[in-house]
Amino acid sequence: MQAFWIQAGFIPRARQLAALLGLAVAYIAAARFGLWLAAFMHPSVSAIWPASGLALAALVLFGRRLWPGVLLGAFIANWVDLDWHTALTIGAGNTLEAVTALWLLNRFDKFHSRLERMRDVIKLALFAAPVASLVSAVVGVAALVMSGLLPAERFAQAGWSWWLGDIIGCLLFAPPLMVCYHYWQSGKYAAPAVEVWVVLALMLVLTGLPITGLDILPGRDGGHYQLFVFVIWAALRLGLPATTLVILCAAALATASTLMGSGTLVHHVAYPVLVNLQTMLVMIALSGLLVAAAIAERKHTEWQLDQLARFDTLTGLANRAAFQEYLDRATAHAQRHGGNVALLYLDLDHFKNINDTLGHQAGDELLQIVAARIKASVRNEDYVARLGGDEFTVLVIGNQAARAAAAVAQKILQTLNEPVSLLGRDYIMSASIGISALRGSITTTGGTVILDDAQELMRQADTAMYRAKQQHCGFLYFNSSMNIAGKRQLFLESGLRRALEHNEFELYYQPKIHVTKGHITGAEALLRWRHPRSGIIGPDRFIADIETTSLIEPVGEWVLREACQQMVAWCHAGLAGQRVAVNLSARQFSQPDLLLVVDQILQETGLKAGNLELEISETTAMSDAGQTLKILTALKQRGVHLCIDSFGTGYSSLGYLKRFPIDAIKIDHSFIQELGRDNDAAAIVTAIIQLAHSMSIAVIAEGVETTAQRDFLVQHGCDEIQGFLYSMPLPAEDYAELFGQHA
Ligand SMILES: Nc1nc2c(ncn2[C@@H]2O[C@@H]3COP(=O)(O)O[C@H]4[C@@H](O)[C@H](n5cnc6c(=O)[nH]c(N)nc65)O[C@@H]4COP(=O)(O)O[C@H]3[C@H]2O)c(=O)[nH]1
Repeated sequence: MQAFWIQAGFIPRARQLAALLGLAVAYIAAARFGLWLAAFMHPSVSAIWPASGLALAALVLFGRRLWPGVLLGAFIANWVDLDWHTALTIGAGNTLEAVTALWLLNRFDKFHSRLERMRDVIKLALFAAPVASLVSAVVGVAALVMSGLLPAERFAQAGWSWWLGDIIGCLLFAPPLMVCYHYWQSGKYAAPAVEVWVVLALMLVLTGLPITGLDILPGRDGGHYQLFVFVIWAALRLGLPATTLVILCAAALATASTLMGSGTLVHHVAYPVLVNLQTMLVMIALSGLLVAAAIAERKHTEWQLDQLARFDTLTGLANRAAFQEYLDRATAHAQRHGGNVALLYLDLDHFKNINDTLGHQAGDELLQIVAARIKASVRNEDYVARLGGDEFTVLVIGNQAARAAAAVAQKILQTLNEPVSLLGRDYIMSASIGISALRGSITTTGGTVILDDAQELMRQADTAMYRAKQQHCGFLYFNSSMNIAGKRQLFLESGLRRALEHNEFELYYQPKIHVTKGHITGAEALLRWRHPRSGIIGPDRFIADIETTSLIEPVGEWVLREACQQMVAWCHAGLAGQRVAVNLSARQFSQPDLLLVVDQILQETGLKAGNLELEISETTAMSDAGQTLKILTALKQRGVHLCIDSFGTGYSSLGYLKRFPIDAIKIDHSFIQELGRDNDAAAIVTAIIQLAHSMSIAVIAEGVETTAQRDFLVQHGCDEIQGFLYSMPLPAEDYAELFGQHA
């Protein structure tokens, strides 16, 4: 039934009608109160007009569409004393006043009715209220003069009084209505503090002194300057809602004592005293609101700075500094009072690829999604932070923290595995989490390490995360054996970084021989590290480590550039007619700017694309065959020779193999070395050669060490051979010499 009323639009309409009528009733009450309190010169001119503030607040808070309520209320309130057409004209002026004030408030930028900014108070007090009140004053006094109810010569005085009365209404009554409405809406409503009551009581006592005969303060002339002290006190200390109420009370006291001092209503007060009082009321409101807004603005700026200093702007989570502080406190507490603290250190897998491929905006969006998912999968009392980049931490505190951490890690990993939609496509994310736990000193038993500080907890979680990433196992708890491996890794990484900076890398070249013609077709460039103390180190000992760091990109680029430069140098030296083959690691191959790097190096070195061969392993090629097809096609378009390395060790899709624009496949040395020992190996090698040839792909055999192996390969039609039988990988000069001999 209710659905019908809603569908038919009756309920919203009924609500709006009720709001209009409510506003009209409130307007009548406020208007009659104003006329009773401060009618001046004529029963329809009031020196204090609360109704203008009420109408303005209603329109600001609930929208312009409530203007008929103002018109209705203003008309009825005036109709009591006036004929209907004068009442309607005055009502129209009152309505125009409210609508104009609203329009002016939002004229240059949006008006914030919380009045927490100086510019909103200035807009209200010095712009919208005075201009809009002028409209009402001119229309209203003109209506009275034209209906013969007010002598024309009193137009100016009545108009002035009306104008100030309406401004007072806007400044005294609209602010408490608007500010208290927001305060109430925020749900943070609290009973007034004792200090508010103290201010109000002191104000009452001091303003009341003249009544008790102790006329030590000026007041009868409308100048109750002592009230400013209380208003400014409230503005400085009590917040906006209380300040607006203190302003209202101060105004009430000033008005009451002025009127009561005169012993009668306002039309018995002398005009200068009345104007004095009106000016005083405006000044009380203005000063209180401005100071309170200035304080609110400063607090807001401080809050923003605090937010910036403590929170990560992208995700809204605590930042590194805030986390560090919290961790320090949590570990100190656990050490002193016992209890467990578990730290989860999370790093997204391959985040850089997303960032590089889809752009930083998509990367930021992903980080926001990840932050929200982590937050949703932990309890409220767990502390989540973003340390920077794609690194997040979660701190779990409590007696079961160490054990609970595994469940938390599992939950986070599960939620991260849900597809993420970025730029219209779904992606699956994964992460690695390292966990370190601190058992407080009181509960510590049996070999539990008591950590010196939070720093150590962080370091351990980081190490565990690193290991989890290497082992692709989701999450791992820290254990002391990781320290050794971690140190080794750290040592290796810094060594590799230094190697790159100090030119400690070298390339060796191993020739590939054409099986039937016997000449060298080219060389495979193989990386060596000339360590200052350990001598030459082969890639098997460091290439996998490089792959797990960002070093693979600069090192890979160095190899490519060096090999191309060398080949150009050989060509210039007359050692032409050959290709140089460079290995691309999986990470290099998935680099979005690979094509750019290849183009750049070919251009820089001047090597023809046809003299360059790129080798990617079968496993890399098949890990994302669709993507591989695109990259290989682009490389082929440039004329680069392409070879699938270590063939037979992965799982090739024949469909894709046929579509890949490759020139050669290289049979893995493990099969070659089994030739003559294992019939299966022979069968596999024969099958690979036949398969490749059926697709017009050349076959290279690597790791050929014996003549028997060579003979088998020759017999089965293998195209090229590489191995110790012909030559070990050689330094560039030795290779050049060898090439010269075979030319
Ligand atoms: N037992 C035996 N081994 C032979 C024989 N002939 C050649 N080899 C070795 O077999 C490896 C051939 O390179 P790979 O399969 O691409 O395997 C390479 C390649 O995957 C990687 N690698 C080397 N240089 C680079 C590089 O610059 N970038 C990348 N991403 N990987 C590289 O390291 C792997 C190992 O390289 P190396 O130690 O230089 O080892 C080389 C070479 O010395 C032989 O007759 N018997």
